[in-house]
Amino acid sequence: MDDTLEDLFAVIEDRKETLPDGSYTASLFAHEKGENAVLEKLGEETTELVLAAKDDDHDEIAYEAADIVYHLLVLLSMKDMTLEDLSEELDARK
Ligand SMILES: N=c1c2ncn([C@@H]3O[C@H](COP(=O)(O)OP(=O)(O)OP(=O)(O)O)[C@@H](O)[C@H]3O)c2ncn1[C@@H]1O[C@H](COP(=O)(O)O)[C@@H](O)[C@H]1O
Repeated sequence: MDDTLEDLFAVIEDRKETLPDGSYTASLFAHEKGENAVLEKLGEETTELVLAAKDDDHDEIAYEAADIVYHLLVLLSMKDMTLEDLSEELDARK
């Protein structure tokens, strides 16, 4: 799981740097309202996750949770934060 998150975060950082055509991630960094789009997605997907959990729909829970994690990592990158910032906070709670 750690590798999956690290690999995904590395792709997100690369998209931020290179802004390739056709990349959804790059479009979030390139557009003036990209941050709003990410925040809106996080809100929508959280609601969808809650509904999936109420339905006990495990496939949908995994799908919505993955959407949230991806957009959360994009948000961290937008704020020039890293996965280490998240790890440090989680570790501090142990
Ligand atoms: N994990 C993701 C990822 N999750 C979601 N999305 C995009 O986020 C957008 C919104 O996702 P949603 O699930 O909300 O889309 P939706 O169809 O409206 O779904 P619902 O609202 O109904 O849940 C869609 O365009 C998705 O393609 C993602 N886009 C990219 N990634 C990762 O980022 C990598 C780089 O992608 P590009 O930047 O597009 O090259 C990919 O290889 C993936 O690993």
